[in-house]
Amino acid sequence: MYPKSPFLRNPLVESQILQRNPSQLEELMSWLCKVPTITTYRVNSLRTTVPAFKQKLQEILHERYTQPPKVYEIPSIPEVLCILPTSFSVDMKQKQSDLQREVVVDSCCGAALLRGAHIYAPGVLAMEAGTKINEEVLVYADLAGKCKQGTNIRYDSLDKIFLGVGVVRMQRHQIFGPTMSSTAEPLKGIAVEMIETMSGVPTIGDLSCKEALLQNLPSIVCVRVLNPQPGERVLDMCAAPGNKTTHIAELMGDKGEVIALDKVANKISGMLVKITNLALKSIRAYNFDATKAFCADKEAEDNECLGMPPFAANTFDKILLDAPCSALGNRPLLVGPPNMSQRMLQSYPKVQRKLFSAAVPLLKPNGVLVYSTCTVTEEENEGMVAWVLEKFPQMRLVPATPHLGGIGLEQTALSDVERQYVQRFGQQPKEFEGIPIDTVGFFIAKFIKEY
Ligand SMILES: C[S@@+](CC[C@H](N)C(=O)[O-])C[C@H]1O[C@@H](n2cnc3c(N)ncnc32)[C@H](O)[C@@H]1O
Repeated sequence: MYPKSPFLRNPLVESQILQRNPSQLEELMSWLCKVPTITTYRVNSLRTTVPAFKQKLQEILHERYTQPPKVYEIPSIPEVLCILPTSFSVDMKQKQSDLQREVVVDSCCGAALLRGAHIYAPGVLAMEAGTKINEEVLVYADLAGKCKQGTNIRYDSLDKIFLGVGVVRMQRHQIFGPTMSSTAEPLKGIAVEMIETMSGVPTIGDLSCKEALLQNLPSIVCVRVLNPQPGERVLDMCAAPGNKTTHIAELMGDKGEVIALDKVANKISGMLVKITNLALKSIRAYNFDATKAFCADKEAEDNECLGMPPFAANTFDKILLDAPCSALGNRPLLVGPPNMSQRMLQSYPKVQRKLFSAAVPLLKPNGVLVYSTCTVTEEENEGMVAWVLEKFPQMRLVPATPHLGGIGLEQTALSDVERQYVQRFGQQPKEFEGIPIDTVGFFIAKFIKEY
């Protein structure tokens, strides 16, 4: 059912991804197209307990499934709850021959559905005329990007893939009606509630709330690798939408200082709402270009609270550089980003180097810097670590523990020992401590500043 590669229409970009390990490209591309089978929630320990949220999840799953999927914990990361896929409760083949009508969504929405989401109104491209509320429909994704929003006839294409079965919750005119004009309010609400998809990931939507957040496992591991402690001064350089920032503050028991920067103003506004809702007092978020966060002329601040950015040398105990990247690890990647070009791919390492160059002086001696990306390219991952080790002799690579992912790629500038220290989610073993790990592509490296 899945394509062989997200880059069938963009072979030039595909060829850039693993230039030094081309023999692994085919396997990587096919893995990117597949759905991660585990769903993970990070429990906010300042608001609730893991057993309490686990019970809430289990109640929801029991209500929805006669054979509810298993919810399990990961001992080395106690705030995580994982949900396994379900066994099919409906006969998909039978449904494909019985059901009359189809709904078509775009490839991004399709990817979200395969991970357990429902279809929100803006995601619907086609719904056949005459489709009724509460009618069961077959749901497809248009991989070619040719289906026009508002289509009211059967959309036939060799590039559409079957995703699953859903129930219509909004009528056509509510989805496509007056709101199709550019001046109208954006569409809101669930248009089609999914019953089951081909991935088997439970279709429970996003249950994020103050008590817990739906978050990919490697993003949670990343903050655990940083290991923030109460009372520390931590910089989150590229922070929006703030999911790692709030995790940092939670692990610090909301004691200490977390400075969050992002260069996009409206993303910071959204983050501020989130921080206020969670009542986290230790975080201060600024709309600021982190490549300019270091100021060589500024005196070290000995006030209890830091002022505004930029900051003086040796200010932070820990720095998270969760860098802007090509984001190619976001599985399932059914179709690669349509606007991704070779030039664009080559632009990311440039900004990542600038961000590193600002981070190193900001870190205190013995301070910890964690670098992460949600992509799979050599240049942005192993290549960036090799560049840092060469450019900044004061930075020592140390093991990125807890290590749930795989190791770094071969044939890059990293030594065999260095490859073992970094954490690449992609080629990892399928299990960790007996627990299945099937998640998105991600990379984590940890450094200590020696002087
Ligand atoms: C991978 S996302 C960060 C995700 C975030 N850490 C989280 O877990 O919620 C990268 C972010 O970097 C921001 N960004 C890009 N260039 C930046 C710069 N020069 N300074 C600060 N932020 C930047 C982007 O706006 C984007 O929000």
